[in-house]
Parts: sequence; structure tokens; C-alpha cells
Amino acid sequence: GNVRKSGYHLEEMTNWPGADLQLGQVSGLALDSNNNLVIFHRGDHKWGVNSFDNQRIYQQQGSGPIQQSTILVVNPVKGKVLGSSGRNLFYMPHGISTDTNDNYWVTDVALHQVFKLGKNREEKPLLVLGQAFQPGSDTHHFCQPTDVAVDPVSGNFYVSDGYCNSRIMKFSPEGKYIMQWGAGSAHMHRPIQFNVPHSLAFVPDRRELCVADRENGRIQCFIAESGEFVKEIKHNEFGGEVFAVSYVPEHGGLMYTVNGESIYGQLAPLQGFMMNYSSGEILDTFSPDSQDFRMPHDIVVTRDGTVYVGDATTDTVLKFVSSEKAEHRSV
Ligand SMILES: O=C(N[C@@H](O)C(=O)O)c1ccccc1
Repeated sequence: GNVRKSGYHLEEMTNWPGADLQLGQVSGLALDSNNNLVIFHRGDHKWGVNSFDNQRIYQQQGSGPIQQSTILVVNPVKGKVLGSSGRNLFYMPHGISTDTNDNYWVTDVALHQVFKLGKNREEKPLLVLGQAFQPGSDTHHFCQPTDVAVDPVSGNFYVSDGYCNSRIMKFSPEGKYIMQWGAGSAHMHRPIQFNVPHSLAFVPDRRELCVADRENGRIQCFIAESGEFVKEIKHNEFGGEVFAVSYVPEHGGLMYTVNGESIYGQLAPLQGFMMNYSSGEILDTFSPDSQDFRMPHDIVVTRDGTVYVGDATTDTVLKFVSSEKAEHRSV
């Protein structure tokens, strides 16, 4: 039923995290198999208007990779750092996802590459796709790839590519290109168009893949196997920009998203949305009490409904729990 009517409402847990995580721009969030939060951030690198030329070539290669740990594993209750990695590898972190073996799958929009990082965090990447610093739109290049989602059953993985391509690419577990859709091509009797496919969410119980179609201000969902269009979810409250999506199978399937500011200014309040996946109905909206969202850039949700949002302008991660729990917690 409608979770909202039962008095549940997502509230910010204002005293989380317990300590300052020293974050740069927070670009990506993921959860590992222990429900720890995995944060992908940019340390002292910032994506500004001069970071790329109009061929999407990264302009600060000379300053080298980020020397701080770009990947932090954080305890969900206290927000304490449990582990850190990803030093001297990345220039402009973007998306991060985990798979059932707790490998990290990340994208870097300056390198135009996708990485699979193994559990031994100091070893070299297990897989690298794309050519460093070389954007492109064939099957061996990406152009500012934004996210990865891994099918927990087949191990196939999907890449949302990206700011300067408008396609979803499907690969085998070993990284062999299988297919793509959305690159403006008429596909499955429906020209699927993306305008910055920005974030991916795999829907395991339906074997569907959902895409935050950022500049079209909508979520598009597809049959993961074939890329066949299933549906779109779009609401005026999104205000024309959808930055990230996350999904949990609970309560019949819940989809979460965060909106963003368009280049035309802020057309709607910045907030998170909890939706019934089947109907697309908005069940709840949420935003911080302690500060305003500035660029809510990624969102992850645990099976028990705890929500984390990473903001790439305030360089913070915010935690939200349903008020029912929050009340218990305050008692
Ligand atoms: O969208 C932008 N950035 C975010 O998505 C991000 O930081 O990932 C951006 C676009 C133009 C110039 C500068 C930044």
C-alpha cells in the first residue's frame, strides 16, 4: 500500500556522520554486501566549466590523478571510515556500483573509462574499458561515461554512456561488448532517446534496467536482456532534471530518485522522491533539514529503507530514515 499514508516520512538524520569525512565533490554512492556505504568522491579535483574543452578532452591531465583516497567505505550507523582506496588512479570520478562479490565498478569522466576494482583494494584494476583521456562513440570508447550496473544473475554489466554519448551499452562479465541502445537509433519500433543517461538502477526481481535520463527529466526503464523499452516515469515535480535512481524490491518495489537544477535555473525544489515502481506514483518526498540540497548527485537505498544522498556541490553525504524509526531513535 501507500507507505506515506501509514505515517512514514523520510527525515534527515542530522547527526550523521559522526565525524568529518573530508570529502571532495561526492559523485557516486554504493552499498556493499555488509550494507556499508561506499562513497566515490573527487578529493581536491573539481568539475568546473573549464575542466573539458569542447571536444570533451580533460584539460588538467598535467596535474595528475587525485592523490587522496577517492573510495571510502563508511559504517552505516556511525559514519566511521572502515576502509579507503582509489588513490592515484582517477582524475574525475563519477559513478560507482558494487556487484555480488563486492567488486567496485566505477566510471571516470576525464579518463572516459570504466574500471572493475577487486576486493583486494590495493591491487591493480581487474578490468579497464575505454582509452585513457580519449573520448569516442565506437564499442571501444566512451564519452564521459556516468555509471555502471551489474546484473546479479548473469554478471553482465551495463554502462550509461554518458554526457557526450546518449546510449546504454551491455557487456559480458569479462567486458566483451554485447549490444547498445539509445544512441539516437530507432530501436524496438521506438526511437529511444536519452539526453545525458546519468545513473543506472538494476531491478533484479523484474530483470529490468532503469536509467536517469537527466536532461529529459525522466526515468526510462528497459528489459535488461534486450534493451526493449518498458516504461518511463516522469513527474512535473522533477522540474525537468533527474540525476540518479535507486531501487529496492521491498513493498512491491520502490524506486527512489533525486532531481536537479537545469541550466535554465531551478524549475522545482530540489528533493528526493520515493515512488511505487509499478505505478510510478510518488509516495514520499524528502530533503535535508540541516542544509539545502545543492546538487544531489547520487542516491542509494538499503533494504530496510535507509536513504543516502551524495551532493556534489556541498561535498556531503546525507542520511535519511523514515520518521517512524527516527521517532523510535529519539525516544
Ligand atoms: O553537470 C556537471 N557536473 C556534474 O554532473 C558532476 O559534477 O558530475 C557540469 C556540467 C558543466 C560544467 C560543469 C559541471
